[in-house]
Amino acid sequence: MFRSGAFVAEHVSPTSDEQVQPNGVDLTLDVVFEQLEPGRIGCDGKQIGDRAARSIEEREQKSPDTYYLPSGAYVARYNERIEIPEGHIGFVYPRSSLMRNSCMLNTAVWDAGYEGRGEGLLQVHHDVEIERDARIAQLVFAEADHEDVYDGSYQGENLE
Ligand SMILES: O=c1ccn([C@H]2C[C@H](O)[C@@H](COP(=O)(O)OP(=O)(O)OP(=O)(O)O)O2)c(=O)[nH]1
Repeated sequence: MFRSGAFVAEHVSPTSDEQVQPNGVDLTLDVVFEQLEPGRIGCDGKQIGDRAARSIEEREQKSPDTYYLPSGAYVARYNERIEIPEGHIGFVYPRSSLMRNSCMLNTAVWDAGYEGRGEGLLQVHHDVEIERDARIAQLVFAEADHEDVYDGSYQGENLE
């Protein structure tokens, strides 16, 4: 069973009322990265390729901060600290307005016991403007059986 947005919000911080949806919580954009070098997925390890934070361009002296993203693949980091409670699994979907603008956020599995500020694959199939801190994704929780809790290399990532 998928949990309510109100339940998910208890495990996501900070959250405003606007972020809490019936079935999940909207996540907002912190940083967009571009991968510069190949990574490696091996049988007994992995390496994340070097990346650079994409600069926020100033066009027409627009404020607030806005990313102007040409077609391509990016990694987006979310602002919110997320905890996946025991007995649950998390998935992230794109905000539908992002998808309707020919962009997609892809998710891997968010494991029970994970805590951190995670990342998603932002696929831009048509040039798009995205403001920093805008809502781009939605996190949902489903109930799930498990034996252990998450204890991998991304535990506690991007927390100050
Ligand atoms: O789209 C996603 C999916 C998951 N995560 C976080 C939560 C998850 O619990 C953690 C680790 O994911 P995974 O277990 O798939 O990582 P791995 O590549 O197997 O590395 P490790 O074995 O070090 O955990 O990354 C994200 O930030 N974004």
